[in-house]
Amino acid sequence: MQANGNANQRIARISAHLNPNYPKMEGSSGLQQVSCRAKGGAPGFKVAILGAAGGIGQPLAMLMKMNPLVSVLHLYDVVNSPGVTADISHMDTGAVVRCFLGQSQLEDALIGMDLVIIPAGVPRKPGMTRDDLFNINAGIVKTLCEGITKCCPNAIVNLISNPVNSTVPIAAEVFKKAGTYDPKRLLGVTMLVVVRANTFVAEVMGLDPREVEVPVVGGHAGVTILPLLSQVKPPCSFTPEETDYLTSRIQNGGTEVVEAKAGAGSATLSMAYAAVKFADACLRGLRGDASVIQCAFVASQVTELPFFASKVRLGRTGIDEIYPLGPLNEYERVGLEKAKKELAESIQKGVSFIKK
Ligand SMILES: NC(=O)c1ccc[n+]([C@@H]2O[C@H](COP(=O)([O-])OP(=O)(O)OC[C@H]3O[C@@H](n4cnc5c(N)ncnc54)[C@H](O)[C@@H]3O)[C@@H](O)[C@H]2O)c1
Ligand SMILES: O=C(O)C[C@H](O)C(=O)O
Repeated sequence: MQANGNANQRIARISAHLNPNYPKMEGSSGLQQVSCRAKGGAPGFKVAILGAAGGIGQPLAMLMKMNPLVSVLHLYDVVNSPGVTADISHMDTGAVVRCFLGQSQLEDALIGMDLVIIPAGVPRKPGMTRDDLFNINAGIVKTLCEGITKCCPNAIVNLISNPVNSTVPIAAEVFKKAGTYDPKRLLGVTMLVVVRANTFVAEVMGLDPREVEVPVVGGHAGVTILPLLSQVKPPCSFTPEETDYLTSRIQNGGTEVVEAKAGAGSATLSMAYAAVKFADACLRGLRGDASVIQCAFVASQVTELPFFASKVRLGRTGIDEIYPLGPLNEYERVGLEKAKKELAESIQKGVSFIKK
């Protein structure tokens, strides 16, 4: 009797995590009524995805469930998170997956998290700029970051929601207001443009994209995206035409996908890949791995702007070091001035949204 009682309690506990309506939705959760002796508590990090049922959120959740550094994966959304959680929870990988649905469960989703990844918010349609998303996404990011200040103020935050050039300053202001701001822990995810840059440069040069590293600095919209082709590894030399073509394609890669999707959203699959590559780097840094370096949009003194994307080294407490831009050629110096002008306005817009 005692053994059965404990088993039933275990089943109820796990079912409740998978499906917030358990036991009301009996049979529709990710767990059948069978003996369940999972021990849980495997070593690893606790990760929450906010916006987990979206175009990015779903493949991102799947890929994070496959990451051996993750022991607990919280999937939060305002819609559809039970289905996504039930589905992903069947994967025979180590991470325990739990579902959180709606604003009332935001705080439970965040308690104790080491890393919070935020792809919540609306995507672009053809003809829109990322800044056109500001009015809706600014409020979403503000609410989610208020939850972080209360429930996991020491978590690393990976912010994906656009416009990143403004949502990162919004997050910083929310954290400052609450007295929990640590610039080392707030990172705007610009990894997708690096992934694209590596791919496009490899195509042009006839290289394996896995062996190409293109630093992309500045921000995450149009001319603020500044690939440093003079610093590509392995060293490459580009004709002026190749430089123009590559710079333009990297800056407009997002729009290329938005137009191809013709109203059905923006990059989701390549973004999930890039987000996991970046989150994995953050987790390896937290674990204490040496020399984990990626580009990200962070609070910075690399230029006169308060935020800027550049190479950062990730460590046990977030960003350990921000690298200077290094030598730029004339083409890049001109690009940098254009990038800074637009970035300054986007950053100020984010700051004012909270300070107003
Ligand atoms: N940083 C980048 O490189 C990059 C790349 C691609 C997309 N994006 C941005 O990511 C965002 C999401 O894109 P998507 O294609 O996944 O959109 P989507 O519409 O498919 O998914 C967004 C998800 O967010 C959820 N959501 C909305 N409000 C929420 C809230 N208050 N709390 C929690 N979840 C909420 C929605 O329910 C939905 O499931 C967009 O802003 C897009 O522009 C950024
Ligand atoms: O282009 C977009 O709107 C989404 C994202 O920022 C991207 O670069 O694909």
